[in-house]
Amino acid sequence: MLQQPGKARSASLPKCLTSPLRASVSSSVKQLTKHSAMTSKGPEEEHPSVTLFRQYLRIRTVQPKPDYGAAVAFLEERARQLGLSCQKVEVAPGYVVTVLTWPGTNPTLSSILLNSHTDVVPVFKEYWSHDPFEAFKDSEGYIYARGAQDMKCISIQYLEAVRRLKVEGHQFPRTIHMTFVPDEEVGGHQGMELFVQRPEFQVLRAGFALDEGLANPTDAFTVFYSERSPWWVRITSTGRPGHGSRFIEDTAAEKLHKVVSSILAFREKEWQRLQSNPHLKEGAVTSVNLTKLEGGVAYNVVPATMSASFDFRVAPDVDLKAFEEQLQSWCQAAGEGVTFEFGQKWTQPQVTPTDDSNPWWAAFSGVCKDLNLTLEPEICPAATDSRYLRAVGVPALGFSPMNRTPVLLHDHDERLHEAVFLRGVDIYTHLLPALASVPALPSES
Ligand SMILES: CSCC[C@H](NC=O)C(=O)O
Ligand SMILES: [Zn+2]
Ligand SMILES: [Zn+2]
Repeated sequence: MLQQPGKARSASLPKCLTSPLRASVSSSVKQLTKHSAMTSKGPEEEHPSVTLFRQYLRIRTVQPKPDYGAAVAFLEERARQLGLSCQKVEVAPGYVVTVLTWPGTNPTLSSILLNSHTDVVPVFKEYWSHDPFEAFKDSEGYIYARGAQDMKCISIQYLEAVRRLKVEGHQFPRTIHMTFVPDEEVGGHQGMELFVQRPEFQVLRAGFALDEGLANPTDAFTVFYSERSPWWVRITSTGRPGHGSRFIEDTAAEKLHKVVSSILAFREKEWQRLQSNPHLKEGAVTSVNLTKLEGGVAYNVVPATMSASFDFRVAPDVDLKAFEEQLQSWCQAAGEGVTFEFGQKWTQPQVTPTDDSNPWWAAFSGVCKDLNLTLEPEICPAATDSRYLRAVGVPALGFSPMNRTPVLLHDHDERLHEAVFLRGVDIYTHLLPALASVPALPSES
């Protein structure tokens, strides 16, 4: 289970601050301490980046009816304030990708793409300690809001890191594009999936991308170099109907039960494989959950059709053709009239190399090393827009700079401490110069 609100607070923030960042963040932490001791906590005492973050959190871009218009307007205003160009690409009616661009000094080089999605998942309001769209900040500095971790924090961190670097007068060889995309939380089919196929995307000439990762409750930072493929599978079983009082043979339920058993046995096998090997992380094995059961009309009517839906997350090293054959044979073994269909089927898993043969990784991990940040490279258990970027040949890393933070995305009381948020701005302020200064690759010279 995820950490409870009270427990998370025990991760006292100042301790998490390390190395060169300590100096720059310590002022905000000192401010924090000061704030806690004071009765007045007016917005004038808050770090302006935190204020901006809270403003963005208040925009209700919540599925299934996100207010994308308000988010785009907010981003346009940021572009204006930062002196950046702002392009709006409507990839589907009402679905706008907003691109803010900071041009580099060498236009022959490929660009850095900083991606974030603008939508957030729904809430169960009654389980929250504070209104999830108020961006309430408690006396300790925790900001409660849907999107606090996933991933409005990162959108603002990108913007604020760029602002700082611009104010300091920096310029880098590579262009930095910030893309703000809709629809990720429901699969990105009206967002990044379409955007990567557009001419406006080709023109960006993305050489490398950063996208979302996950918080890490320890001192370390998680970084994703690949992800599992979502396969949503609905198994439909058909059989003989009749009166509920009879011993009917070859029923839909009986055959569906067999397939469900086969799949849950496979689940158990993967779970054991994960449990028994400490070197394996969750993303390295295939997971599956039974998420829906449908069918039946009355207690005493044996139905002719029943179905079961599964959310498979297939590890990137799995032979997908063989896996589909396995699904087929589970259905066949259950008897006649058992079929399956896909609600989602990703078939192009890609891996971004995490060794120094990859200059992007070398730059990224080099900065983290300099900052004394411990990285835990993993395969993302869930699906993000990185899969669309990697599939069109853009190496991507999934990184949310939140350590000592419980994983609360999609959960009640999603929150982030303001000092962790501010430290994230610092981290990007170090990462961007390095990434945007990666020398010309062999393919670029
Ligand atoms: C597979 S499309 C849905 C994408 C979604 N992404 C974030 O939670 C996920 O369920 O992983
Ligand atoms: Zn997300
Ligand atoms: Zn999400």
